[in-house]
Amino acid sequence: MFDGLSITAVLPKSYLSLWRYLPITYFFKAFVTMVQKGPRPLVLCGPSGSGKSTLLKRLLKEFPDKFGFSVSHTTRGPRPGEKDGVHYHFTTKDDMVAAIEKGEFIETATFSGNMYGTSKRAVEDVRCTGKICILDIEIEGVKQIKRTDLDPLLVFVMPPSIGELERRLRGRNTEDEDALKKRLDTASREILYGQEPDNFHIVIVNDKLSKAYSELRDFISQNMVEKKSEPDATQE
Ligand SMILES: Nc1ncnc2c1ncn2[C@@H]1O[C@H](COP(=O)(O)OP(=O)(O)OP(=O)(O)O)[C@@H](O)[C@H]1O
Repeated sequence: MFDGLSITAVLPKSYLSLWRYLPITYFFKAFVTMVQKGPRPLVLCGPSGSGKSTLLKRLLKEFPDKFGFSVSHTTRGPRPGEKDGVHYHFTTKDDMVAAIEKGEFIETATFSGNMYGTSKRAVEDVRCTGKICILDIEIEGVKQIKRTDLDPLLVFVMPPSIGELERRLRGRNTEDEDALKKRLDTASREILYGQEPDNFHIVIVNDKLSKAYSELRDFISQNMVEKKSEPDATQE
């Protein structure tokens, strides 16, 4: 945004010796980075049907001013009721590949034959509002986001069992038999990754929804809420 060129371009010629303005451009860059950075993002990951969206909806409903949802891109078609730019940015494979090549994405993953991804812009949009950006992403995306400097809090949502996961996915009635089988196959591998030590900051088993939600809320309040400075006892 504020680079050396754009700033020197608006300065009088006599001031154009670059060395004088290096500290100014450095200060502006540091300031802009600080303003842009915002709070630490929150990543929700887990097998399809484990309850990420359900937990997320509750969180956004209870704290509408505190959290924002990063809107992902996908090449899959919209489900009934899904709106472009709200639930997902629906796009084509060609457009998405081109944007990835331009470095516009933080993470991408292919799942059940469709591409998904989080653009840098989507996270910045939420960060700019000062809200905690929530990311709902797949395991491959988690591996990629760990390599950025975003320093996210990583939450893995686990179903109580594969049998219960299947029951919930069938109950949701959004997948055909083929897609459902693919999701269940993938789920076993995801659960193994989710349970490995150090892959996530917390693993929440979504058995009873209210219990899982409380765990999530407690975890966030312990890790996200800024600590108030303690009074200095030595000055009394
Ligand atoms: N604790 C729970 N007990 C019973 N049903 C639940 C529970 N949590 C979620 N569900 C139900 O399970 C289904 C799957 O949940 P949800 O859509 O939130 O999963 P998801 O992880 O977001 O899936 P996807 O990744 O495919 O979007 C939904 O119909 C939801 O209402």
